[in-house]
Amino acid sequence: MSYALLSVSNKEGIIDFAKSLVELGYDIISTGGTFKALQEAGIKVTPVSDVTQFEEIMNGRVKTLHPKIHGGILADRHNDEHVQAMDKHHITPIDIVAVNLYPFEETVAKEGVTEMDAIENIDIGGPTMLRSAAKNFKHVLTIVDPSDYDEAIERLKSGDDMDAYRKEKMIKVFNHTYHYDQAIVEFFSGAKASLRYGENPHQQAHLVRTNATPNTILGAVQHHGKPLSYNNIKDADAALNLVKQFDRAAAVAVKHMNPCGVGVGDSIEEAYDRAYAADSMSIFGGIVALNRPVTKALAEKLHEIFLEVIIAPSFDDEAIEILSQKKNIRLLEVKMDVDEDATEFVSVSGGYLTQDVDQAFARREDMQVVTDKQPTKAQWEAALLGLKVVKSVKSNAILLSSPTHTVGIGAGQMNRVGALKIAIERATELNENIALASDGFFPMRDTVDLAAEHGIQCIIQPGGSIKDQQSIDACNEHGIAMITTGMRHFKH
Ligand SMILES: NC(=O)c1ncn([C@@H]2O[C@H](COP(=O)(O)O)[C@@H](O)[C@H]2O)c1NC=O
Repeated sequence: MSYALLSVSNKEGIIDFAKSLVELGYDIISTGGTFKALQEAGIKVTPVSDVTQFEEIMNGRVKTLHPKIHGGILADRHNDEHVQAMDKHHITPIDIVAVNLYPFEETVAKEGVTEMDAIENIDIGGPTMLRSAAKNFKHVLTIVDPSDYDEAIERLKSGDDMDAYRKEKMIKVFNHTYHYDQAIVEFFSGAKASLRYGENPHQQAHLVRTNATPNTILGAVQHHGKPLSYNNIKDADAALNLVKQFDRAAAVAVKHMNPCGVGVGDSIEEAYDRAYAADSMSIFGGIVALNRPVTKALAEKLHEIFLEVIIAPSFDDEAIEILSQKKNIRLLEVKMDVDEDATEFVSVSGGYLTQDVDQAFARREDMQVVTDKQPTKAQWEAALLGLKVVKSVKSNAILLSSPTHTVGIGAGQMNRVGALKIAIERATELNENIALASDGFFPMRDTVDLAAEHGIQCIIQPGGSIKDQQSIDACNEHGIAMITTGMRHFKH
């Protein structure tokens, strides 16, 4: 006789599945609720308690956790010792296990869920059976997903390559129990939280903390304001990663993941003034990150405009008092040390991509002046500032900067000349001290020609195009100094 054990929380499709199994000659064993559903549908079914000779106890906390069940699932049918143990203890082999688990994730996603609700929805017997059966995939077929019932019946009927099929389902099971356990960890450790919504109000969203150290947005101390929104978290992260790159006092304003104004200075107030002046329109409703403590004087300036989030290594008490006059503004205290080994993840349909965070910066000795004209000291400073910022701008990116602040930013264009056109249009000043920084090389000389038309006299770019010489020739014709870095900084 062949046995199939069915114990499912989600009863969808279980009756048809059981009927088909019976037609294929299986005897069905089931737990309380599943047993009842099958019996009511007129299916011949044996209660687990008949097999274990032990009633279900403690509101179902213990029902299948019994050697008669686990011996039947785990026995290696080719192992004499296992076969003898089955004989000795009157254990019947179980060849199919169809189990799905208490809905832990759905339960904890409900508003007002109590800890007790969550605890009661941690399935113990189910994952234990799934893991036993999956371990013994050489003999046992395990089905954890009701959408696999029809396919399973077809495969059992045809008998086609059952070894491969059982293995495929075993992998699915361990993946499932892994995620099930992860959801439990996330809930009880507070690592997972619901957000009000995602990028737009009709999108549901959660955040999951995996390594929320005090130098991250998710590990920040929030001194004031509403909870961070999905978009706030992403923008704040972009702003923090950029401001951390500076040793000098620096202020970074970010809108929609792109910097809109960046300034450095001898004091944080001076740096902020420059970042603000770089684009006093776009900063409105933005995120500001600072790499020095927020003083009273700085707080007074920040208080003048509407900002969503302010990030800084600390806030003076008086600064908090001033900024807290606005109910919603979020004040985040974050440590400024850089995590050298940081990794980033991007989800794509079918999986996700990971990569090292782009924290590299070309060494000065690897940079080359490739033109007749040498940059002036001020142009060098402007170029190096631009280079630092341009890698935080969505590609294709062109950035115009002075030695102390950004001047015009062209972000996320499908061609490089288009990015320069925007940077020029937005430029607050254009003079001999402004440098143009590009995140990628110039495929043609057109960007250089356009820069020359607007009086730009210094360019920094990775180099490496087969047509580099054309751009260099263009620079020489226009009297522009060009530095190549050998390092590209795309940001998609
Ligand atoms: N405790 C046990 O021995 C046990 N055995 C199976 N379960 C779960 O009980 C559920 C099915 O219960 P029922 O058939 O009574 O509706 C399944 O989700 C199954 O994973 C158990 N419950 C939880 O741990």
